[in-house]
Amino acid sequence: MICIVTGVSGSGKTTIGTLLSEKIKLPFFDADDFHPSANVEKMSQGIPLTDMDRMPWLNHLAEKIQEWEKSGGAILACSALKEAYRSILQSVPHNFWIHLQGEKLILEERLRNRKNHYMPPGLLTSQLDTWEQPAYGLHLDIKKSPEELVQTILDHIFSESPKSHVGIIGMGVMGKSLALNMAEKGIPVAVYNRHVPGKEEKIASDFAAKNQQFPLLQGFDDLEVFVSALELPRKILLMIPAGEAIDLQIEQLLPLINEGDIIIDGGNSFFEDSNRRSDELSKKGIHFLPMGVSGGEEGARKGPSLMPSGNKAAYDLMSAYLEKIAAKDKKGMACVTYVGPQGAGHFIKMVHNSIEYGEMQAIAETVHLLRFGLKLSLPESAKVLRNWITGGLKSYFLEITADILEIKENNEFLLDMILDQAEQKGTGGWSIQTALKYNSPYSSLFEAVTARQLSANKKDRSDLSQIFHHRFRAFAEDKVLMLEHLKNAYALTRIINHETGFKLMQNVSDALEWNLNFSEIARIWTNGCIIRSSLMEDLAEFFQSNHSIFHHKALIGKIKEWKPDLAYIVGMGLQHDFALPVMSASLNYLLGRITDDSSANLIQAQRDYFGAHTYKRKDDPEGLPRHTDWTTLKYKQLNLK
Ligand SMILES: NC(=O)C1=CN([C@@H]2O[C@H](COP(=O)(O)OP(=O)(O)OC[C@H]3O[C@@H](n4cnc5c(N)ncnc54)[C@H](OP(=O)(O)O)[C@@H]3O)[C@@H](O)[C@H]2O)C=CC1
Ligand SMILES: O=C(CO)[C@H](O)[C@H](O)COP(=O)(O)O
Repeated sequence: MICIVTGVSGSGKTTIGTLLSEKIKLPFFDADDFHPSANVEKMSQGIPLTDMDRMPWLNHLAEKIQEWEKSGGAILACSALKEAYRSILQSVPHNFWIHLQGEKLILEERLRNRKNHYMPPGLLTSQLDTWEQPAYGLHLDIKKSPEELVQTILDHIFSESPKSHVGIIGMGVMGKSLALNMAEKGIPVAVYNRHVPGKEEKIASDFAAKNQQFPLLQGFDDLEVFVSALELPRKILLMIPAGEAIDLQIEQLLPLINEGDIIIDGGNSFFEDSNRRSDELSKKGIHFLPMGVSGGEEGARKGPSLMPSGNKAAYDLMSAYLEKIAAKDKKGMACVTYVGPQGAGHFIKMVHNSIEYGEMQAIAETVHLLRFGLKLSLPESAKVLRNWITGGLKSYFLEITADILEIKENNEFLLDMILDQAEQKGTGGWSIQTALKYNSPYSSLFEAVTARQLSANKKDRSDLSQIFHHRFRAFAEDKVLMLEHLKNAYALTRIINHETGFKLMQNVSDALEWNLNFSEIARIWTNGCIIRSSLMEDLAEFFQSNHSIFHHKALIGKIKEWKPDLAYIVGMGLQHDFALPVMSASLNYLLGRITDDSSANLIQAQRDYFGAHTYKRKDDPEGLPRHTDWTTLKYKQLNLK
């Protein structure tokens, strides 16, 4: 947008232009600064400029206006007294004209008070005589204060300009991609990024300026102006880091928005924070939609999996937009569904990420075995994974891993140059915290988090590796047979990880009465998201009539068939000094779930022995808890006193 502030000397063009520039974060230029030196000389001697004098100056300004428009817009203060001058400055299709006008007495007084300016007050009369009243633009009386005038300009800009349907705050990896996705799908979208002077400046307006091929995209660097550019009820999507940043951003938004407006948190927030925010915002009449988003940068740009929850009426207002930008499943349905109340969307996203952690770690363990147990090169390992993909184990993670194993930088495999310290932002840990709170066994996915923690202390590992002379030892067994075992072991680990995650979702859904629909959840995870796979497609159908993966008829057969492979690989791997935390924990989890006569009777006996914690009997499982005086019994049986 190009705003041209016109008026005679003393009308306040520079004051208004500068204030406006601060508000809408567009650069301010004073046309006087572009005069050739001959003109400046003439004006300072009190000689009025002729039209001939002005022509090169106006033509130069017209070129600058085109340049500024390309880089996102500008505010220009220019007397532009005659229509002929203004028509030269109309070098882009939509200049926004602001004409400052006022009584001669006010203008004279202002000019008298001016210091260090080459325009003698005597020229005012000549300017006023030259002024041709334009029949367009915004005409403002300079009697009002500069702040009032700027507010009127802002109101005018935003009532005139088409309102955006959705606003996005946070122009990071995800926010940018979602904004382009929306603009491409025909959704007018306004974007904003925080403004930190000297550090984070003009992020949103620069982003919009760089993407002018998307005319529905508008960038704002002032929160108030961004908010006023949105249609009512406002729909504001936050794509910023989880935690305090979300609370602070909501706090800044509240004075600027109205009851009935919608705030969507599309980040990876902890669902209990989202529950709290849902309650707090609903008391203020603001609709809150906690929404999980998966798919990374590419998914967000081309079609993510979306997991919205919270206020249902607000979801209904958002659903058309979400369906437009989401990935599509095999049947062409959008990978978005209303998940449930409160922070249910963030809850399932958290579990999604935890399954993601498990899947990543299981693949990392598998690749380690391929490389250092079976002694395959990186391209050979990639080939194995690609065979598995076409051999029934299709998944996004296997696909990107196969790519990673082959990619070189400066003729060296990039993977081998990456430091082996895994980072994490929180969702894996929150899942464990939640699993503990809701008493849901989570060992295999817990181990995926622990493995990242262990990896983090590289120095400690390097030192201890020397002390313990740790070396991976290669397998001597037949490679073809080992590969078959490994494929099945990995495939079973993947099933167990999914069961662990879905079981947590079931337990929390029951406890909080969220009534989560697991078939829908699996369906929206079949495309767009990071854990999409052939297994997920299978689960979307299976969950239509069942609730536990371990009761899936086809999978029961596979679990039975692959259990010995997993046991074999875990045994072999451990014996050859490979840490296999997720593979071994998933086998233990499975065995824990399928063992009837477990060792827990001994735990209960021990608890009762040392702490009188009581136990129940096998022959009376529903009966009252019992306690045994173990010491007395012991002495009695040993005939001791
Ligand atoms: N990357 C991914 O694959 C995925 C990320 N997510 C989640 O989406 C959210 C955004 O992630 P992503 O885009 O990757 O993150 P980035 O780090 O790329 O971007 C974060 C954005 O938030 C802004 N920001 C940072 N701190 C604050 C603050 N205190 N107040 C306001 N704005 C702030 C940043 O602005 P500035 O430039 O000024 O620092 C930036 O625009 C996160 O919750 C993330 O976990 C969800 C799914 C996938
Ligand atoms: O949500 C995601 C994908 O679904 C993000 O990529 C996630 O933030 C990655 O988590 P972490 O940084 O903890 O590995």
